[in-house]
Amino acid sequence: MNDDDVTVGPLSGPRPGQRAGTPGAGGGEPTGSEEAGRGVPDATVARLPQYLRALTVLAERGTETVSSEALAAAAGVGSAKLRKDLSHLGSYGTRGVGYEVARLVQQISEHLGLTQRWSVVIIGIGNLGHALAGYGGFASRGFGVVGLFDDSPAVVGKRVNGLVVRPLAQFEAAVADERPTIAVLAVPAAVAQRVCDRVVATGVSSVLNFAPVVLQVPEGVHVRKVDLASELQILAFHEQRRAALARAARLVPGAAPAGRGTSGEPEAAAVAGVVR
Ligand SMILES: NC(=O)c1ccc[n+]([C@@H]2O[C@H](COP(=O)([O-])OP(=O)(O)OC[C@H]3O[C@@H](n4cnc5c(N)ncnc54)[C@H](O)[C@@H]3O)[C@@H](O)[C@H]2O)c1
Repeated sequence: MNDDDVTVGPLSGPRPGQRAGTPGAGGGEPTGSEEAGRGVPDATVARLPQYLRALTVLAERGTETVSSEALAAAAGVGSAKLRKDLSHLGSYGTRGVGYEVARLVQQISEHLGLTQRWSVVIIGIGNLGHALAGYGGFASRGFGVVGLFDDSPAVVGKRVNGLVVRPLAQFEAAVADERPTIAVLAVPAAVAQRVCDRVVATGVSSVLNFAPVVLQVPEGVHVRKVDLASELQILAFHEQRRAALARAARLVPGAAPAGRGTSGEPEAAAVAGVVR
């Protein structure tokens, strides 16, 4: 990892005619319109992969139908939210029976655009890019890694998972030939915007950014940002709060055990006034 991974001032404000990719839980909220696809809210789209993962497990076990409660539990969301999400896809289930697993897999896959194969290129084949390039799970989910690019002579020419790392100088020609849809950026923060501009100039319209920098892109380009450090920080926050609640409960014998909030976290209100 690089220690020079800082968000650089001038890169953080939107440029004229551009907008910033937005980070979100476990990745980024989709950028662009409030509604994605055919009137399906972005927040719903962001949960569809969870439902699909849970449904795939059920299908592999030979389960034919599933109740909204069981599917919601398997996906880790509330059942009311799941029913609302699926209603956006026109899927309401059958009372007393639930949802047909195979049909729902098909519907969600169609909405997510997973019934076709997407080509992906990875730029920056260092520690992270190398690991991503070697990950076998993309292919089974419909994403084919077709190109690996780096600008370091130490990396260019190496073979990772059957692909030779090419110099970034060949990127434009490769895009013209291979027409990838998605570019994964695993380059240092200091160069990420420059590399992103180059990617966007070739017509690639989806970018998955791992660099800790907010990228500016023109309208019509989607950026999602993955930030594991932010996720760890959120976990640290909850750990700290849990410890504070436990301390408070010990200080106040007989205090009601902390309840659970919607996020599954103890309710601070249970010991409000004690935790300072
Ligand atoms: N989002 C996350 O959770 C997460 C986790 C780990 C790393 N990262 C980030 O991912 C990026 C890569 O991390 P790493 O540990 O693999 O770093 P690394 O230094 O091992 O790899 C970076 C690679 O990018 C290449 N590179 C540099 N400039 C380039 C350019 N202009 N064009 C093409 N390639 C170029 C380098 O040659 C190197 O191979 C960093 O920005 C890091 O902060 C993010």
